[in-house]
Amino acid sequence: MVKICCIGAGYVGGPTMAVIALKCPSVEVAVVDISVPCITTWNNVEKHVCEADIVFVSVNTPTKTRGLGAGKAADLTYWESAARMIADVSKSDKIMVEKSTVPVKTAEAIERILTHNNNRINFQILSNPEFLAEGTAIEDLFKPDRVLIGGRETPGGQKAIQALKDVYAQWVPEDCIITTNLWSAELSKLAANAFLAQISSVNAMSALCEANGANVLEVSYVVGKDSMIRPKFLNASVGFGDSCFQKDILNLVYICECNGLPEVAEYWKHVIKINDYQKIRFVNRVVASMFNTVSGKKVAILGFAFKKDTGDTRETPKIDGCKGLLGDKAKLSIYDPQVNEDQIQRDLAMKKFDWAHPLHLQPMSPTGVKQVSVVWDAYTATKDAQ
Ligand SMILES: NC(=O)C1=CN([C@@H]2O[C@H](COP(=O)(O)OP(=O)(O)OC[C@H]3O[C@@H](n4cnc5c(N)ncnc54)[C@H](O)[C@@H]3O)[C@@H](O)[C@H]2O)C=CC1
Ligand SMILES: O=C(O)[C@H]1O[C@H](OP(=O)(O)OP(=O)(O)OC[C@H]2O[C@@H](n3ccc(=O)[nH]c3=O)[C@H](O)[C@@H]2O)[C@H](O)[C@@H](O)[C@@H]1O
Repeated sequence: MVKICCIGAGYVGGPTMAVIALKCPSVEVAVVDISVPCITTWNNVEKHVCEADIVFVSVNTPTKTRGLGAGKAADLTYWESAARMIADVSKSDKIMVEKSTVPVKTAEAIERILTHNNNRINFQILSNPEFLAEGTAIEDLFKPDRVLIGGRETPGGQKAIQALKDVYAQWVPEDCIITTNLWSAELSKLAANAFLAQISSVNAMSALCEANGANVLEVSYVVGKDSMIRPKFLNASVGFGDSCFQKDILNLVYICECNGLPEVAEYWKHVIKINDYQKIRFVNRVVASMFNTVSGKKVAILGFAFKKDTGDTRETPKIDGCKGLLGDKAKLSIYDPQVNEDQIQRDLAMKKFDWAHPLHLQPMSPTGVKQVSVVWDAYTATKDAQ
């Protein structure tokens, strides 16, 4: 009986392990987490890591807020503590699976931690980045566009790839399972999100459309008709949110800079620059449309999470939007069926990037923002809104 343990019971670890458990009755699955609220709903940590043949690590990898690379590099603190725990408790050979999105070459550092702390055990590291989208996580796991598995080009590495492939092959068609070398897999995930975040090109086009009486919906429809460009990701917005696009691109910029590629870093930096510009442009248009001031005016905000069907507010463009309107002394009335008042007040009061850390590790939010009310239906939110 193959035993799988996943470290990190968040948006990725939870659904992924639930689907593996459902689709692989012959596999024993356990999920562990350092968050007590999470752990009470799952299992206890070290026992399951020790007994597992395959250990997935899907801990969060937010942007560093201090030290070398702060504001760009990935914070691998959570990863390091997971790797050290695995090394400490392991008594049998293990396959360790990078499910989190990590900088390319992270596996090298993890290998050093594992072998330095426990050289009696044979560890094989695989990169198996997740491509699920929030709000459609289960469908994406049931029918993924692709499952990507990268490993060392050694007999041990190839054996480990096959062992993981055997798990996914129990419900994913063989031709959807891609195997590569370790570094290609780690970098492919960053590349995939960077390409998706180029929604900034549509948002940049929306500014030009508005300046010339063109309709960005029509323009992107025409562009999406080209069989080489899929229309699914061409919808202009107030800017992309989600906890990963910005952090993964900033990480890509940092990696390019560390590899002496300033021109490449500059290219990717502009995807973020346009995203920030789009968010500010949206606020300016709202204020301009209300005689250049929203001071004392009630503005209803319908939806606070970064997209529908999720309560995830990490990097939601609504944070910058609300802060911009509050800066112009608006009175905000916010409604989102999936986000509670404490989360909204915490997001509006916290420093950038701090909100990307797991809730139980975030600094307690200071007192709530006075001009913000959080209501439980759209009618109340919009009542008397200017
Ligand atoms: N959220 C998403 O839609 C996607 C996220 N990813 C990537 O997956 C990774 C995880 O993301 P999320 O699931 O959204 O993060 P999350 O913050 O929802 O979940 C991470 C969990 O790991 C736990 N954790 C942290 N350190 C731990 C440790 N040492 N031992 C045990 N548990 C620990 C935290 O308490 C938290 O519950 C990130 O690298 C992210 O970039 C990839 C694809 C999609
Ligand atoms: O690594 C991750 O975190 C995940 O990030 C995204 O998934 P997610 O952020 O959950 O949702 P998306 O539907 O991709 O939306 C991301 C952001 O782009 C915006 N978006 C999306 C599509 C579009 O046409 N226009 C647009 O502005 C959304 O509003 C949202 O703010 C990717 O789609 C996943 O493949 C990836 O695994």
